[in-house]
Amino acid sequence: MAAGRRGEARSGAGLPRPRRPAPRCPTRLGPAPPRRGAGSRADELGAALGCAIGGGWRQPRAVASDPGRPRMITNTRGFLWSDLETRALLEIWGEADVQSALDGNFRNSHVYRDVACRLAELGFERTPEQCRIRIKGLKRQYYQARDGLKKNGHARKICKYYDEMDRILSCRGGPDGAPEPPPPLPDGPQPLGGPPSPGALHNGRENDPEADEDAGLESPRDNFAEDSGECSSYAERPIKVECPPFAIPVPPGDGFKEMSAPTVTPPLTQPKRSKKRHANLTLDKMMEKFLQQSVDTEEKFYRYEEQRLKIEDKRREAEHARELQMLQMLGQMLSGISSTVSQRAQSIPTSPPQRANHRSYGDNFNYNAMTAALSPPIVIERSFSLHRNHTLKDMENIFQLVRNVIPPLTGKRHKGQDGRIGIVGGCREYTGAPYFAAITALKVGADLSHVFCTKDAATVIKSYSPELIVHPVLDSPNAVHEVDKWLPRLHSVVIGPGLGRDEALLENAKAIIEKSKLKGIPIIIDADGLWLISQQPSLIQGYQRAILTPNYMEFSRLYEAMLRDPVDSSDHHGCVLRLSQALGNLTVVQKGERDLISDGEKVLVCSHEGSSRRCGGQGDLLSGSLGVLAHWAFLAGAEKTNGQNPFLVAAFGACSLTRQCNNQAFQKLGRSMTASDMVSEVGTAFSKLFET
Ligand SMILES: NC(=O)C1=CN([C@@H]2O[C@H](COP(=O)(O)OP(=O)(O)OC[C@H]3O[C@@H](n4cnc5c(N)ncnc54)[C@H](OP(=O)(O)O)[C@@H]3O)[C@@H](O)[C@H]2O)[C@@H](O)CC1
Ligand SMILES: Nc1ncnc2c1ncn2[C@@H]1O[C@H](COP(=O)(O)OP(=O)(O)OP(=O)(O)O)[C@@H](O)[C@H]1O
Repeated sequence: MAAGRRGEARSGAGLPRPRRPAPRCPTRLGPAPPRRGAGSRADELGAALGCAIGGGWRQPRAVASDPGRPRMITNTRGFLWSDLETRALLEIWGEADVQSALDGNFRNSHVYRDVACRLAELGFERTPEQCRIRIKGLKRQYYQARDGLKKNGHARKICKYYDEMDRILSCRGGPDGAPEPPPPLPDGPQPLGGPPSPGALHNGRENDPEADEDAGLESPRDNFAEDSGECSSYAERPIKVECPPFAIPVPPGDGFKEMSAPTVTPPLTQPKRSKKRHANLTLDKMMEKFLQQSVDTEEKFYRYEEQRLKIEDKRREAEHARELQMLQMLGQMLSGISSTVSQRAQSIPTSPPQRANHRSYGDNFNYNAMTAALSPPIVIERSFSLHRNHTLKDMENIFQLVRNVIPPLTGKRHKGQDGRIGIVGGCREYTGAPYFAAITALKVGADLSHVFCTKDAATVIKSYSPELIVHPVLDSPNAVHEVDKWLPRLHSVVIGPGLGRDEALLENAKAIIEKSKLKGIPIIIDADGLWLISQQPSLIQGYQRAILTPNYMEFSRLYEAMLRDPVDSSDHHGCVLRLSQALGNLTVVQKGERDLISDGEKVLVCSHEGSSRRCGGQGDLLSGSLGVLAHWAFLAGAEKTNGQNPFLVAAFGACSLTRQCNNQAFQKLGRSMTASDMVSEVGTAFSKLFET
């Protein structure tokens, strides 16, 4: 059956075929290609051909003789070309517009569509693919011939159309029209798809997109056999009609699968085309993926850049706002003195105990009660940027005061001298809070950190850190006595982190506060310690070596307990000032977006940049660091704090440090940042703020 068809084709091939009307050409190359009018070589050739010999395009047929084979698109390679047809093809292919369209274009199917159209106008019906393959074969012959010519001068034996090809190809330069470059060195850049065949390394071929397209995908022998494709007459050689025995692979989605019928196994003898098609598809797919990835990466880059710019804008805005605020504050300080003096005078009678207590900071603390009583409450706000010069020396440079009180590290001191801090807190539920406070105290620079907690919590807290000294005494019957034994050795106590609200524990905490007061130890009260104070304010009232660190809720409770009024949310400064006064001018640190610190005389505002992350435990870092700084500031004396209340200075230092830790940890970890991450930042934050 197949032989019969070949026979038909052969007999038909010798007969003149009626010339069909030239098909409409769907695509024309470039701007107005020269129409082949009189004088065009292709037209002359067309005219000379007259009724073209039967070299027309035959409808490719699928081989149906083997029912086991799936019907599919016939591969059109292998059709034979007559001499006239070939010359017509070369004329068209050699046209300048065709050559320039082929130059530098990896994809050339549209060019060959045009070539096929032009060929059809001359009466030769060939598919674009047939034209492309024919040209490819001719080119291969030409290059082989040219190489051979260099060696032994037998060019025309190998390539019949050597002169025509040479005329076309020797004019063909690189993409910019320059003469063809010399052949690349063997270790030079290789085209995609594997190492080129030896021939591909010769002049011009590396610039030839048509050559690139198939480089390395077929064996030269195979190509030569198929692509020589010429015959002097159709009768001379049988027409080779091919049908691939396997399906043409179609790329589905991401990967590649062959759409072969499940029962058909491709014969082992014909894998090359499949490989080539696979390779072509793989290359296309790879290129597509590569381009997609490039686009994605670029998009990502722009997204990140946009976010970065937004953050930068916000930072600038915040800085600007802070500068304005500072200027306003300065203006207020200068212009509002007279009005605030009268306010101050009115407020004095509401807190009678404070006058006497000012002296209780200690012998070395030269606090001038009279001056304080007559001076207006001053609001000092510092917004720090570490990398800017601070022009407002006015504020007595609180930062510098903090630096002043930090004991220098010297070899002369022994363990314990830089701080022995006690944390009273830690129960079964809350083991983290006392740990954060105690470890922060150590990291700030205390030498020893003691935790007085319940038995349940002790082992757990110990397991967090071997650096901590943990006493499992807080729920024991003689808890107060046990703690009291240690008090003389402690420089400050922090009462409340993780204490809980158990009655017995609160009672013990109360007794420990009393004992500490008697010994004149600075006391920092936080968390559940503040709950206790809000129940019994007299416990701490008037003890000016106490610092209270309430968050918003804790502040509200205390305020209401002391002033019998709800907090005035339009006057935070006034509220914190009044609470401190009501408690007898002890230091109050109201934590929040901006930390307000007051001793009833002044309000310091710390709005040092932190972050928007509010994980639990941040307040514990604050109370732990405050334990150390309060001791240092108290010890340093008024000289080092320039006459300022040392606890204000210490509180300001601790707030700035906590916020700096928060900022640094957030920079690194963003949303996933936790209090432990802040603890890791204590060392660098401290250096940045106070040691540079
Ligand atoms: N890892 C650990 O072991 C840790 C243990 N910790 C320990 O836990 C114990 C209890 O401390 P605490 O702060 O949760 O109790 P408390 O003050 O009664 O608040 C209760 C409620 O008040 C609110 N609220 C709180 N703050 C607010 C604010 N700023 N602004 C507005 N509202 C605010 C809020 O109410 P909500 O929003 O849930 O209605 C909150 O639930 C204590 O011993 C402490 O040391 C912590 O240190 C964390 C790490
Ligand atoms: N809105 C905020 N913006 C910036 N910083 C804040 C904000 N709120 C609190 N801080 C910072 O966090 C520190 C701790 O305040 P926070 O209100 O978290 O205490 P807390 O509730 O007692 O903490 P804890 O979880 O330890 O009990 C403050 O000193 C302040 O520096």
